[in-house]
Amino acid sequence: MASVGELFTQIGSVMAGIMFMWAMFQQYFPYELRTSLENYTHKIFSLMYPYVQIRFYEFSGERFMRNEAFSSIETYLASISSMQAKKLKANIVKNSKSLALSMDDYEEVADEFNGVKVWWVAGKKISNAQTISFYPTSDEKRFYTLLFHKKQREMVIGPYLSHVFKEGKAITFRNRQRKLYTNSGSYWSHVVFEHPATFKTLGMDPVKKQEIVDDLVRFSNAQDYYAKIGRAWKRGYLLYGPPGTGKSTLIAAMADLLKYNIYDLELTAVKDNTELRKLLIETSSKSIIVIEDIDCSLDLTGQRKKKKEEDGDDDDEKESVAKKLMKDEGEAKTSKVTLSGLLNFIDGLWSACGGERLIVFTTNCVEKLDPALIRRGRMDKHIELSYCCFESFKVLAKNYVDVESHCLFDKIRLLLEEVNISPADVAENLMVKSSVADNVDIWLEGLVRVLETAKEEERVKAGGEEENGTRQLAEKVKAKGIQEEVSAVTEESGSTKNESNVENGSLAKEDLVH
Ligand SMILES: Nc1ncnc2c1ncn2[C@@H]1O[C@H](COP(=O)(O)OP(=O)(O)OP(=O)(O)O)[C@@H](O)[C@H]1O
Ligand SMILES: [Mg+2]
Repeated sequence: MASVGELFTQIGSVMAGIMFMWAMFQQYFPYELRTSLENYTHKIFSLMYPYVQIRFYEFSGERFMRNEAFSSIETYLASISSMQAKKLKANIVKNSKSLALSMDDYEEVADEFNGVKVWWVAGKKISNAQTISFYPTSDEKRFYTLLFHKKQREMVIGPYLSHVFKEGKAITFRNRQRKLYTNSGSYWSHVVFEHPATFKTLGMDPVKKQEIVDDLVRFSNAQDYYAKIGRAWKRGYLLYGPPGTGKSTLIAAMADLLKYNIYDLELTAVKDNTELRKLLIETSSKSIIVIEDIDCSLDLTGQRKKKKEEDGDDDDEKESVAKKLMKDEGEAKTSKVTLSGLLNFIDGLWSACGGERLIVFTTNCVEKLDPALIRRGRMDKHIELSYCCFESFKVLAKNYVDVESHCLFDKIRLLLEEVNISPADVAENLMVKSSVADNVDIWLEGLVRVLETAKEEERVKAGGEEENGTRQLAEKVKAKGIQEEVSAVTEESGSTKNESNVENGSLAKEDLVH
């Protein structure tokens, strides 16, 4: 039995035949008769075949470029055809992470939009023309035919087709392989980005997590809103918190949620503001531009750097390889990117180069950052990632050891309220144990021991500090007492004392105070 699409196509061909015959023979009829016959035939034709067809060919133009409309339709129809069509084709498309299904030739599917029914038919023409071309061509000309009632012409050509193209592009975008770009100097290079972190695996207070997800989704759907208020479609996030609390993991989860590419911008490898501008202009839309450890990347935090040098801080991992190399090669190559340069680019015209962008800064010490850098409007959302709370632990326990409740959970909750431990440390403990034995009790008991040890260490440290504080206080009190005595003696001796005595007295006083 012929399908709806075939039937329409066949009727269409018959009608086309009749029209052809009419065109041949009309010359033999007198003019008046011809005109009225023409009117009648058109009426009959429209009554018998009230459908309109639009054909979309795969290749178009001289160089046989692939028609973008065809690709979008193919992608759009994939989900419908996988449910309706009896014969499907499967492809692995370049830069796509999933198998692409499409309906096979001469298959047809029906679609409905705003209560209007349309039909799509996949067809192909075999070309007999013998052409010699530099570009590889195929003898087959594939196409999709869209059939709809002529009453729906406006609706189909307008809203329906734009819906098809938009959806097709959105599906292609969702299925694309995401990329992680890194800069060496002023050039971006990329690798396929396949970070497994998602919001589901991120240990965080669920309310806070939901708030971030909602914020991101709202942003990604807010094109019209940003256009209406006349602002560039961008949003800044500042992630701050101690090491190992999930800042980088959150960025990966954001990229996973929105299906964005990531541009990991290493500022210390950027020579100057001109290079920075070039790099930022080259970023594409639907991307996250990340500057990790912003306090270490720019000379915004002289204090911290000084402190690090004094303390011989072992936080060296924080320093990028590029920075170390630059250090080794001497001061000549030091980055000349300035705070004002960076701010200009965040606010400047580049950020309005079409499409949405997120800018994410991370830092371990938010208090050291220049307020100008993180004011609202630049960094719209400030997110603190802190030490592991019980809610975060539950997510980690579910991910790492697949446990949702356990008799040790209460104990762990109480310990987590008292101990500052990063989710990275908790995860590490759960992971190490999991390779030793396949026993949840052992993993959790191990974690309890770690937490108890940390608690004891914190108690000892706090005790030591308290003791130190008390000793210092006692010394101060003692010093003050002696100082008062000295003052009393000085007053008593009055003006009768000679100069040298007064000098000695004041020296002794200063010594005691210090
Ligand atoms: N909140 C979290 N949820 C799930 N896993 C986490 C979380 N925080 C840390 N981790 C785990 O710890 C590892 C280190 O975390 P991450 O690199 O995200 O920390 P960070 O805050 O970026 O640290 P740093 O300040 O040192 O860059 C991750 O690979 C992840 O497995
Ligand atoms: Mg990090």
